[in-house]
Amino acid sequence: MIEPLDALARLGILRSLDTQFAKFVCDSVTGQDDAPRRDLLALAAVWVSQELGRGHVCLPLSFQQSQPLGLPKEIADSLMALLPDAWRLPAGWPAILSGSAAVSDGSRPTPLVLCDDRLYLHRYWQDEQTVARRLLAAAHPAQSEQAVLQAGMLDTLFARNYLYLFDALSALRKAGGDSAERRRSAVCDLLDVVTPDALNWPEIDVVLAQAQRFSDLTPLDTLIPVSACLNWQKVAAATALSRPFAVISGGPGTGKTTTVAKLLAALVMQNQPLAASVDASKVPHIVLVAPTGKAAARLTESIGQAVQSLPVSPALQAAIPTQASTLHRLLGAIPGRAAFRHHAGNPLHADVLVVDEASMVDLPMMARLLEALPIHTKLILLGDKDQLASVEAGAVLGDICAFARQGYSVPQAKQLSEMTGFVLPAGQSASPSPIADCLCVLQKSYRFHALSGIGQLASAINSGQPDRLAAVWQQGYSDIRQYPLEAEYYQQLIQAMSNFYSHYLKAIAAGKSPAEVLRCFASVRLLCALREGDFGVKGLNSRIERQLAKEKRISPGDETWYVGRPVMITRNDHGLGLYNGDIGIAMPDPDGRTDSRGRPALRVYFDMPDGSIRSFLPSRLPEHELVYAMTIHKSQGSEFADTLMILPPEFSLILTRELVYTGVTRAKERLYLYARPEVLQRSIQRCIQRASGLEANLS
Ligand SMILES: Nc1ncnc2c1ncn2[C@@H]1O[C@H](COP(=O)(O)OP(=O)(O)OP(=O)(O)O)[C@@H](O)[C@H]1O
Repeated sequence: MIEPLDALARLGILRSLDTQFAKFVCDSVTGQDDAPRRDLLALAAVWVSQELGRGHVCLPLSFQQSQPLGLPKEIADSLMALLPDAWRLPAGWPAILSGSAAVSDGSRPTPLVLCDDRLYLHRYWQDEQTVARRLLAAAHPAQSEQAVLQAGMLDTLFARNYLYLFDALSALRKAGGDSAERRRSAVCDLLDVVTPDALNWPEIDVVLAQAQRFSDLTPLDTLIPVSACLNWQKVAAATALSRPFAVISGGPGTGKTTTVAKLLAALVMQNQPLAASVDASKVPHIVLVAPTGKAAARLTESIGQAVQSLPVSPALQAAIPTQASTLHRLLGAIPGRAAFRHHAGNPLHADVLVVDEASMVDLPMMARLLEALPIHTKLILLGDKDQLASVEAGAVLGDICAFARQGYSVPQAKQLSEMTGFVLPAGQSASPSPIADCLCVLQKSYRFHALSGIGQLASAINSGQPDRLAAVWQQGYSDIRQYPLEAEYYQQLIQAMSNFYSHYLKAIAAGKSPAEVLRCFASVRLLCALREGDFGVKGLNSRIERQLAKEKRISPGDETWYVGRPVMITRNDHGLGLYNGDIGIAMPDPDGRTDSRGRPALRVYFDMPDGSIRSFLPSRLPEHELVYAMTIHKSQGSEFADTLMILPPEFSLILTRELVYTGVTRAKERLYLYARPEVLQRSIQRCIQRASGLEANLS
C-alpha cells in the first residue's frame, strides 16, 4: 500500500506529510500486524492525517461512505481495491483497526487512537481529553455563599442607565417621530423588557412624555420592575461568577468587553473589606490575552475604554488591568521549539484569565493553555461562536457553545435568577451537561442598531436563509453596498482601494507619526476568500500596487521595498516579538539614514500588542507578504471602519457561512461587498462541520 501512496504523493495528490505518517505507523507494527491489516492501517493513517490538515481533529469512520479518503473517486476506488473485499466500507474499519498493534483506546501509547468510531492521531486525542477533563472539572458550581454576596455587586454594576433611554427619547422627539408606541418600543429595547404586557403603559408613558432630564425617568424603577426585564449581559457576568469556567459568546458589539469589564470589577470588589478603598494585596491577579498581537492590541484598547466607563470608584478602575498580551507570550514561547515555558510542571501565575477571540484558539493551543493553568484559576473565554473556526485543527469554542441549546439546569437557572433578579427559565434537556451552565450567548448588538445594514446582514447570513439575505439588500441600508462582479466593477474596486489607501500614504508624506499612519491604514481593508488568482489576495495585491504606482501614490521602481509598503508577518519570530498576522508599514528612517546606495533608508513600523510602536529594518523581518488585500481568515481578530470584501465569481468549497459572516462582521462602519448574488447565497447555506469528539467528551 505504501508504494501507491508514495506515487500519489509524488504526483502532488497526497501530501508527503500524510504518507510519511502512514509509513511510520506501518513500520511500528512490522512483525505484529499481517499485511492486509497493515494496508488498511496505511490508508487509515493517510486519511486521518489528511483530515487533520483540513482542520478536523479526528476521522469519524461511520460517516465516511460517500467520499472515501477525501480523494477523487477513481483514485480512492483504486486504493480501496487493494484491500480485501469485506474491508472496503470505512464504517466497518473500527472493528478491524481495533485489532491492530498501532491502534489503542488511548490507554497505551500507540500512533493512532480509536474512540467509538473516531480515529485520532494520539497527540490530538490526548489534547481533546485534556481540554474536556479540565473544562468539566471547572464547570462545577463555585461556593454559593459567595454568589449571594456578589448579587449586590452585580446590581450596582448593571444598574439601569437611564441616560441611554433619555437620549433615545430625545432623538425621537427631535426626529418628529414621537409616539406612545415608539416610546414603548424604545423602553422595551433599552431596558430589556421581556414581559411588556404585564406593565402599566399609560402610567409609564406619562413619565416618558414628561421627562426633561434623565433623572426624571427614575420612577420607572418601580413601574418597570427588574423581574419584567432580562439583561443577558448581567446574566453572563453572574454565570462567570458562579462557575470557575465560563464562556461569553456574542457577535460584534453585543457587549462582551463591557460585560467582562464589569465582571472583573465584581471580582476585584469581591474580596475588599471596605467599599471606599482598594486593598491591593486582596486584588486577584487578572491576566488578559488574545490569540494574535492585533487582537491583543484591540482588547487592550476596548477593555481600557470599558473600564473607564464603569460606575465604580477611580481606585477600583485602577485596580483592573487593561493590558492584554498574546497567548504565545503568556505561555512563554521558546524560539525554535513547540514547547512552552509554562506547563503543568511550571504553571502560570493567574487567579483570573480572560481569553478574547477564543474562536481562533485551536485544540492543541487550548490544551497547552489548560495544562499550564493552575486549578484555582477562573477561566473566561470571550468570542463569537459563529465566526470561522481556528486555522489549525479543532473548533473548540464552537464545540463548547453547542451546549447553549440545552439551556441552564434547574439549579443554575435558580441561582442566576437569585443573583440577577431576573426570571430565568431552565432548559428542557433531561440530562444537561454541566458545560451548559457555564455559557451565555449575547444576542443584542449595541453597535449595530436596528438601522444598521451590517448588523442585519450578519444576522441574515447566520440564518442561512437566502430570502432573508435578499430582503436585507432590498431595504436600501446606507452602510452596506453590493456590487456584481462584472469587469467594470472589478476595475472600480481597484480604483476604490487606491483612493482609500491614498490617505495613509498622504499621512506618511505629511510626516505624521508612525502610530497615526498605522491607524489610518488599519481603517480600511480589502478581504478576499481566496489566496490565488485575480479574485484572490495575490492577484489583487499586485493590481492595487500597480494602480497606486500608476497614480504616483507609491514609487516602487524596481525595488521590493518602498515608502508605504504594507506587509503582514506570516511566520512567528519570538525573538523579535513579531507574530503571524502582525501588520507593518515601511516608512523613512526617522534619523535620515541612507542605505548602501545612498537612498533614504526604510524601517518597517509595527503596532505592538502593548500599544507601543516598534520599527525594524526590512531585512530583519521574518517571512511576510504584501497586505493591501488579505484573506478573510487572516482578518479574524481585526475590524476596519471600511471593509471591502470580494468573493470569487464561481462557487468554491472554501466558501462557507462562517467565512462570509466573519468577513462581513469585520466592518465597523461600512461594508462594500463584491460578489455574485448566487455565489453569496450558496455560500451562506454551507456550514463548516469540523469533526471532533470534544462535544461527546463534554456531554
Ligand atoms: N448594555 C449596554 N447599553 C448600551 N450600550 C452598550 C451596552 N453594552 C455595550 N454597549 C456599547 O456597545 C459598544 C460595543 O460594546 P463592546 O465593545 O463591549 O462589545 P463587544 O461584544 O466586545 O464587541 P467586539 O466583539 O466588536 O469587540 C460599546 O460602545 C459599548 O459601550
